[in-house]
Amino acid sequence: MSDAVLGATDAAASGEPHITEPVAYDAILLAGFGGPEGQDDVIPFLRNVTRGRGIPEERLEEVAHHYRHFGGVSPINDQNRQLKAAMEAELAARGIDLPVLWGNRNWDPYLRDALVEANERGYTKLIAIATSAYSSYSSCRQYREDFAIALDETSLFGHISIDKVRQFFDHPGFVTPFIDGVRDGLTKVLADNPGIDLFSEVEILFSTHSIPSTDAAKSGPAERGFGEGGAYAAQHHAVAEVVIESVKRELALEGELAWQLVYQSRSGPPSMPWLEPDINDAIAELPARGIRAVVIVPLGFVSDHMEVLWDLDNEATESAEENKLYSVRVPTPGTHSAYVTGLIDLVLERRDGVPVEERPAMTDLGPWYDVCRPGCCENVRLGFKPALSGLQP
Ligand SMILES: CC1=C(CCC(=O)O)c2cc3nc(cc4[nH]c(cc5[nH]c(cc1n2)c(C)c5CCC(=O)O)c(CCC(=O)O)c4C)C(CCC(=O)O)=C3C
Ligand SMILES: [Fe+2]
Repeated sequence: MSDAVLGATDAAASGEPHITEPVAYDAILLAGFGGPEGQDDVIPFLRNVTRGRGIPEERLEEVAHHYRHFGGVSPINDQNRQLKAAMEAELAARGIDLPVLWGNRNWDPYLRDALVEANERGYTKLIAIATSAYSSYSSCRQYREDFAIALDETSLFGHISIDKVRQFFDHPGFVTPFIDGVRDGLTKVLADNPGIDLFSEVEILFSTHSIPSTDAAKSGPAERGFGEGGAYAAQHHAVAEVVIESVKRELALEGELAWQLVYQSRSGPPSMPWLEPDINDAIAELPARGIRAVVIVPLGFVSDHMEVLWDLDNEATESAEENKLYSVRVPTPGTHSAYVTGLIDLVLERRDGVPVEERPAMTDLGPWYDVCRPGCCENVRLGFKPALSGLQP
């Protein structure tokens, strides 16, 4: 099976779902989405993201307008620069000598730039962290495909190996900031709305990126049988449940909190089914049920990028106002110390070959796979492309 896992270290090439053999990685590859950094970047960036995707022209104009509103600058690159700096500080504090290289899928600095830099600095065994926590084509496999493309573009296949840490949706480093945020959000709702009933008048909306239903159905390994929403929806549900239970414990609550999983940022043609309900439609249903306040939790996102700033802080907040609901939006992990520490722990778990039983996971779905199963998160619309950190079919 030695070439079963494309471009991977020998340990990963064994094809086991979890790698518990230590690997002497020499650098971390922080893989971001990328975003425009000025008005002239907006259209070329959107072309990069949507090439061959059949996104309607009106939708692209609409999204271009979101970026233009912020001077053509997405906050995402600065957030990744800050995350990189925070990771470097954490590594230094722990006395770990691992450089962090940063490259993006869709904008400068690109993944290929990071690989060229790795090569120049003599690093050959990279461990990648993608800034995306759940399983789906857009949030996992597309990163893995783009690693393969970047190795190909730079002719570094065979010189540089890239392994990838597991999807970290249920790692305490990712979940803890949301527990803190929901607890603080509920506390603020109570403080700002004297007399409100926490159990019957407040709804917690866990929001994530909608994806095409066909992508959702293919997310995760087929043999786990996750059903229609695939591993993508199952993972979000499981994490939301953990957040709710943890908050109930921390606030010593005796009743049930009302919550639901909702979706945002849909972009395909109306004829194509995407995961629902949309957050704005869900909000419009709440007053009829006697809800007076909402806590909006960006559960699908790692930082306050455009999807959060526009689709939640602008649109969803406006929907709440139109429906006379008080609203509060919980922070994303960003550079929360638990998140930064957790990312470094995910790297060390692979470097040191930590046994599966000792790997932290807050849901019973994880700890997720180090090496994805054949066909995991495949995109039926776009067809097969080779991907790193997974078994080839
Ligand atoms: C699951 C998922 C995440 C995961 C969470 C994560 O990784 O964090 C994510 C993240 C992001 N998506 C982003 C931006 C965009 N996504 C688009 C389009 C699409 N996203 C999709 C899914 C996801 N996207 C899908 C299925 C499409 C349709 C096209 C296709 O089939 O691939 C488009 C095209 C225009 C539009 O249609 O909206 C843009 C501009 C940014 C950057 C924001 C910034 O600049 O601050 C980030 C972090
Ligand atoms: Fe997206």
